[in-house]
Amino acid sequence: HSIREYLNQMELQLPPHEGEELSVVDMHTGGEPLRIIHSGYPEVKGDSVLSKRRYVREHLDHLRRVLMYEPRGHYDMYGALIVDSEVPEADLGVLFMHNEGYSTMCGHAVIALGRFAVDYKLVKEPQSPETQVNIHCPCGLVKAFVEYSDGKTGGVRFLSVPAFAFATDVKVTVERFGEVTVDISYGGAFYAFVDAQRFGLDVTKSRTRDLVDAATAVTNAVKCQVKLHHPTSDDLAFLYGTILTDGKDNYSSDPTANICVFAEAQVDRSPTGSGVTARVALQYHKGLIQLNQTRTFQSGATESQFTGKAVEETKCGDFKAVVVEVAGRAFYTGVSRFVQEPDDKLTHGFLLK
Ligand SMILES: O=C(O)[C@H]1NCC[C@@H]1O
Repeated sequence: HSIREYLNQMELQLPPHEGEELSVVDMHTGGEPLRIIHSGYPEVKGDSVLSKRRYVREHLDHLRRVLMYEPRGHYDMYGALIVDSEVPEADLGVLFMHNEGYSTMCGHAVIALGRFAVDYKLVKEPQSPETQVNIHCPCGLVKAFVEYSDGKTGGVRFLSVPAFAFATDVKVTVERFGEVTVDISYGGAFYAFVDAQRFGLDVTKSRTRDLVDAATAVTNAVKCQVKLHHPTSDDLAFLYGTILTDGKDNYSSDPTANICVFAEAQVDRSPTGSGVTARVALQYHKGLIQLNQTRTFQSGATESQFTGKAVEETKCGDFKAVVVEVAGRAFYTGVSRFVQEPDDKLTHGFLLK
């Protein structure tokens, strides 16, 4: 036998380790990774998805670093931990994690989790042509509809939580750039929006590092200079990131590109589901699109696309809001079984900035 034959026929076994194995299913949506934790996490305590989010932040954050950071992940890794939800209509609850902590909404993850929930039988008796999967995210209940035919899952569309323009034409003083006018909008998470041209940049052509630096400077400025609030929970009232756009907000059937820099200068490879939600709410608020007018949003990083449209007017507290539908496609990339060795000084992970 050759050594290749020997290895090929041998069942893959776990290497020497101590403690629980962490197993994950990896997917990507428009290039943005989603590491779905399959098994190995301890019990997540809390009587609501939001309190579970607080619990993991306080008690289990070392596991986020193990799974998101190098050497098992990387600076821009993204993860999802499926949990029980306190809401009867929910099929599952989910906590999102990234390089800095835990977000409140993630559209690319919802698109991937919709497929995962059907393929891994978290919902009983899938329906054709679409199976509904109710996903309780920290921001609220998100309804995903997963294409399903001949036993195969496909594209996913989801209806997000009420989205609203929080403030438009807000002037902030940004380090290195001076006064910058931003719009702030909520799509399950708060984002600041600015046309990249303001910084002499192009979201599809400029170096990622330059886009990250400009967007991060805006995020820092808005965090210090604008107080956010959300009508339903203080846990939701923080700026998640800045989205630089190509400025093409007037309705067109052509795609409009944007790039989202969120958490700790993390770059979304996808067009950003929660960002598309917030951007559609903003465009609707400005009278630039009508209900059910679909726009295509393209990632400045990978050219991957989501579609988005406002489908219904609603309210969120005193804010005039809209329900936004976002659609995209996720793919599986593999499964991994991670272990830790007690004498590995880097086992809890590290990041290179
Ligand atoms: O698609 C989204 O909404 C997300 N992707 C990474 C950053 C956001 O949470």
